[in-house]
Amino acid sequence: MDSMSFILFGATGDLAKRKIYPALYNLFIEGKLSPSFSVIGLGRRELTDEAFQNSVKQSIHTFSRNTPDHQDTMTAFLNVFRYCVLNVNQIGDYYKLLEVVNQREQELNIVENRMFYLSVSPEFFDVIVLNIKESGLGTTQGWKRLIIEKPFGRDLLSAQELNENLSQAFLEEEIFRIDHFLGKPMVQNLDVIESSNPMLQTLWDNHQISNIQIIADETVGVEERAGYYDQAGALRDMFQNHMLQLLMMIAIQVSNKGVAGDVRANKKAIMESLRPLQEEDIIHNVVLGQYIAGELNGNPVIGYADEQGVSANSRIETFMAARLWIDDYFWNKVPIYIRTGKRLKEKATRIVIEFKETLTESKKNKINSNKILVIDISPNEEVYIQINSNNPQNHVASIPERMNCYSNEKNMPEAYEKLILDALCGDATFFAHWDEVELSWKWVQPILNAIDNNLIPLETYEAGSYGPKGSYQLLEVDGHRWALDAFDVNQNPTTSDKEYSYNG
Ligand SMILES: NC(=O)C1=CN([C@@H]2O[C@H](COP(=O)(O)OP(=O)(O)OC[C@H]3O[C@@H](n4cnc5c(N)ncnc54)[C@H](OP(=O)(O)O)[C@@H]3O)[C@@H](O)[C@H]2O)C=CC1
Ligand SMILES: O=C1O[C@H](COP(=O)(O)O)[C@@H](O)[C@H](O)[C@H]1O
Repeated sequence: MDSMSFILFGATGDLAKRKIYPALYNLFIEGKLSPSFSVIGLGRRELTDEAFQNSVKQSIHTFSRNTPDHQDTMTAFLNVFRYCVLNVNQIGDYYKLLEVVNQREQELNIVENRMFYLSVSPEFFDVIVLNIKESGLGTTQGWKRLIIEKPFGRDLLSAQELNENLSQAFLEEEIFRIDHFLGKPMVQNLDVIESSNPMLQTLWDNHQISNIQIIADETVGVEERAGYYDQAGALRDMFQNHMLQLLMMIAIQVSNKGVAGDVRANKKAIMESLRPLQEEDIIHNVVLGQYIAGELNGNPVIGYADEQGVSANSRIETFMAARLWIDDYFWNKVPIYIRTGKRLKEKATRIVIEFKETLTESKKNKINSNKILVIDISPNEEVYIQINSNNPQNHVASIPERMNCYSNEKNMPEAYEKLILDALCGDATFFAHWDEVELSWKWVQPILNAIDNNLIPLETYEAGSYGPKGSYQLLEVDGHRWALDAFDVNQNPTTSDKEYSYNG
């Protein structure tokens, strides 16, 4: 890896403490950082280098998956950190920063390779990039790169404007748009899972696949982020970015395009083939919900509208489900169902591939499909096939069993660790390219318009359930159902249809 200056805007913020410093620390102890690595943290508050280093140390102790064995290791790690006061709106502060960066580059005798990481509110992206250019920070003898956090715009137009502004100072190949779902080990390993398991390859066949389900259920509510979330909702917070990225990743993998090398071009092709939603179709293909009071893990939970910081008559969706079609030769007859929501029954990010029913027996027994391939992305990391076998107690009904194909080790690198390392090495494979981002907003924009025009009902669902009724109906009209809901493989699969459908 090249030596470089890592210039971190928002160094005193939540993301830096919870994700970025622990990631850097783990890369450091694994010897993956350059020996001449320099971090310059930025924020408005006045901090000495020592106070800043102490806060970094604190965050490692609180959030890192590895904690320090030796004081010397920690001291060496902290030694790379310097702090500089900077208000993003003050051009004078950027000139002072340039002096600090130059001084460190000379001390360490390193090339002017500069990584700018914007871990600040998106409202500052434009001004920061402009000032990086104005101040000369972006004029380097080496390379320059920009890492930015989500959200990337709040609709198609604002995303296009933001991209236009970024491109005044950075080339597309210099911009690394973080989507942390792309850094999850299971997502990064999809191609390995496929290529190292011949049995799975035989199943990746569009004649056999009935439907795909992409799920990111969360048990948490809005936590401390009501101010942001009540403006964003599930569509902007999760669907436009993480969920569509998962869709692209699984679609290229299963159709075997993932192995062709150019992941970005293949992802773009998927987005270009995504069937656009016409206004009259939206209501039949999109379900929105907001949670009301309920119970989670035996504890009462308040409704969204009662959360602190949420407006009492908020119409923001905390749940979204949708049916999508990819109009290419491989996927054209396979519906893809996506759902994500807050305060649902369990935390699970997963992709389920359901295969066509061939055994009339299983239909007769009214049991859940016996043929699903589950890719559990988080918090579990596992790939398994669910098959049916005889129930040893009565020899009549079948019970679903798991055949485990792949299960990750514990203490795997976190998403941020993998993504930061990739960006430091200049590998943009697992970052969101502008083409994908723009195409995602293009697909989502008619839904945003329909929401603005009150064309989509906002259903309610109880906290602790699997979401609103409409989410089940979305699949039922196609003869499908959410494959794993209320159907624990360890339980007797005799749940009635009614319970299955709507009971959390
Ligand atoms: N936290 C999370 O889990 C996630 C966050 N993100 C994204 O990461 C980014 C950062 O989020 P987060 O860390 O939570 O935000 P915080 O509010 O915790 O931190 C904001 C940071 O910005 C700095 N800042 C604010 N105003 C200015 C200013 N005028 N000039 C200079 N610095 C300023 C603050 O420093 P100071 O007060 O010292 O000026 C602070 O370091 C956002 O884009 C967010 O959407 C994305 C995914 C998850
Ligand atoms: O980006 C976001 O992701 C988290 C869910 O991420 P996970 O890694 O915990 O599954 C979500 O809670 C948050 O609202 C969203 O902004």
